[in-house]
Amino acid sequence: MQIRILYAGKPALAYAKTGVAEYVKRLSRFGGCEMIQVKAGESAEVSARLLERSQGCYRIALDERGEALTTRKFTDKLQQLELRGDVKSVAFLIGAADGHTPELRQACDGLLALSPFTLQHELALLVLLEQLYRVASLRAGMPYHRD
Ligand SMILES: C[S@@+](CC[C@H](N)C(=O)[O-])C[C@H]1O[C@@H](n2cnc3c(N)ncnc32)[C@H](O)[C@@H]1O
Repeated sequence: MQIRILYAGKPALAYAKTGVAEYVKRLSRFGGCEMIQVKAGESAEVSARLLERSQGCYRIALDERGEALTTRKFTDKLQQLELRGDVKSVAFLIGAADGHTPELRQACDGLLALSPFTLQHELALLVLLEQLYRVASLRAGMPYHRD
């Protein structure tokens, strides 16, 4: 199952650029993930671009209003999607400064919260990538995740 991550605008903050590059590299050992950058802008424009570039995918919007999962539950969720057979690609949609539109939230198959805090979007991207690496290493039986 392919993982696609969609986000608005190129990461500009130094720590985010370094962190994103690090986890994209780490994930490449596990089949990688497709990183798709859409043009930044107003909430409605960004939401439309995110929806357009995620057509045909099982869509999960990253949103503070979403479901909060433990890493193990997130691992189970991705595994269940993989087992379904009809899901070829899962797309994670990260909004810009003004967040997603209600229409985007409605169009998605799920909403995932990374924290009850509102995170800056580049930080949200980095946290998502770290969690995806954590899931991949857990599934590979590596000792990265401990609980
Ligand atoms: C600065 S936030 C937007 C905040 C906006 N006021 C809202 O109501 O969603 C930018 C993006 O980062 C992601 N994000 C921020 N905090 C998050 C969280 N706690 N959980 C999941 N995603 C988050 C979301 O994709 C959000 O659209």
